[in-house]
Amino acid sequence: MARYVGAIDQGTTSTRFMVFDREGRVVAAAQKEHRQIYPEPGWVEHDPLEIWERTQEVIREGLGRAGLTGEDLAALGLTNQRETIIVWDRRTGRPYTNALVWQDTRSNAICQELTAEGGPDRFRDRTGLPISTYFSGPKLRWTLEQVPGVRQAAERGEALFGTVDTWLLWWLSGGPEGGVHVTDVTNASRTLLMNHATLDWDPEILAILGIPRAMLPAIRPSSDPDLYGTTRPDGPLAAAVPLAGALGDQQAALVGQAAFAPGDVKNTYGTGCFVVMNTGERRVLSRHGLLTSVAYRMADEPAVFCLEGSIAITGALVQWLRDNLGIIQSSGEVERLARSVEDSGGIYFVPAFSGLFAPHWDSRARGLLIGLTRYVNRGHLARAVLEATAYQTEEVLRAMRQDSGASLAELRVDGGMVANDLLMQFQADLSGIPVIRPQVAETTALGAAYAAGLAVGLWDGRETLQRLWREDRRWQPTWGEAHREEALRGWLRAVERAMGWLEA
Ligand SMILES: Nc1ncnc2c1ncn2[C@@H]1O[C@H](COP(=O)(O)OP(=O)(O)O)[C@@H](O)[C@H]1O
Ligand SMILES: O=P(O)(O)OC[C@H](O)CO
Repeated sequence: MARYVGAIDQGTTSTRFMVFDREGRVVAAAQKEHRQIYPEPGWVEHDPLEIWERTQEVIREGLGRAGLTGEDLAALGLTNQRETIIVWDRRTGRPYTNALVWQDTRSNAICQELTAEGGPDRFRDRTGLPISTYFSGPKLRWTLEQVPGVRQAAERGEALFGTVDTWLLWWLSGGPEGGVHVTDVTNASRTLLMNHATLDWDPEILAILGIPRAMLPAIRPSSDPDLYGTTRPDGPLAAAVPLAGALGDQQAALVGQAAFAPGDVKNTYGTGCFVVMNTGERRVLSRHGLLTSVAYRMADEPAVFCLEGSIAITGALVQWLRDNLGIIQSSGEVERLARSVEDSGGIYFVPAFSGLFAPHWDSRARGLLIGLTRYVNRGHLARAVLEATAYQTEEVLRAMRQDSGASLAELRVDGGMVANDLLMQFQADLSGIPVIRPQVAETTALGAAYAAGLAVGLWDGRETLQRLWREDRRWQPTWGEAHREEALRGWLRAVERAMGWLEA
């Protein structure tokens, strides 16, 4: 039997391909960026064919560098940026328009209309989500309304809809020549169109949004022994590899962290932060600004749910220090600058550059730096930038405790910012729980590989994956409760001032 599992990680800014061995170690990797297209303020697009091109390139490059072929892979897993939509012609594979990316806010008027008719939470009981431009459903409605010919093509059964998993699985399995039209349940749970009780498209929501059922993919488990299909031997893998696992990227990171027990929490620190808590088969509907989604569904087992707090700007604020202010040359330098001072000098930086996501969901909030005196220097600014990430995470963790009733024993972390020792220690101090980084930092791709490998029997169960998870480093909390509360109180006062800044 082939000894390795491949994983495609199609993210917002780049596409990676990785190969893992049975110990969960990386044996091959390649990565390529794709263009970010901003045609109008608030619009964010990707070229779907460019994404498919980059995917093929990283597969060929990753395999080539490691001296492997498609025949060495027991299965292929896929993980992806979530919520982003693509609509294409099933006869040719040509998209009708660019991908509307999760950050794209052009469906704002549609969301306002839906909210005016039934309130922001009218679909929450069924989908776990509030109405927001973030999710796929309003983006698809916009496309059906605004892109000439799409509605008619959908009604004739020619137009297909998909999130990025669906698009890539369709191409990998043959495209116009017999490609499979499927999505995994975790991606479907971010569309605002899937009913948690049936794990299928909700007919009433489809009717309200005017979405033809015929254009939607079949919803499948995240790890599927029946396979979604196999890769085409004339494709980038040059072999018929089983397509056996798919998950949205934040759920994949939860799986890659082996966070399989209810109450387990992971935080991925990248451009933004995504905090996800496993709530088991219990579905917790948030009353504190969190989202409820499917965490994973393995084969024909019941779905496991999660609570999620999505934070828009964290690592992006470090990039802003580098690119817009030029006070550091690289993201890594922020730590040295922050260490040049003892604390933030009393300042707080609320990075609400495009409003605030969880737990506030305020699109009218804007960035704010407060508490400035003549004492403050660039070192304090660097500290405030790092602390903003930890404060936003702590707000989400508190909401999770309130919603779930769980106490949260530890925080498992991954993503680019976890190289920052100062930030990790501050997070442990502020949150009062150990912060733990695993040896394999590529948890997103690893989670997709695990889902695929489980389906084909390369691993025999989740207990085995839990044993493979190994700690690299741990930061212990050192502050008392009074210190934690005081620090957070200052942050909350700053957030209050940033909210509602835009007048309309
Ligand atoms: N040492 C560091 N300290 C703080 N931030 C960092 C450090 N290294 C990288 N970053 C930030 O992490 C982000 C990149 O992380 P990554 O996980 O690759 O993000 P994404 O997957 O969202 O593109 C960037 O925003 C960068 O500014
Ligand atoms: O591709 P990332 O890592 O920026 O993740 C994007 C998220 O899935 C959006 O919800």
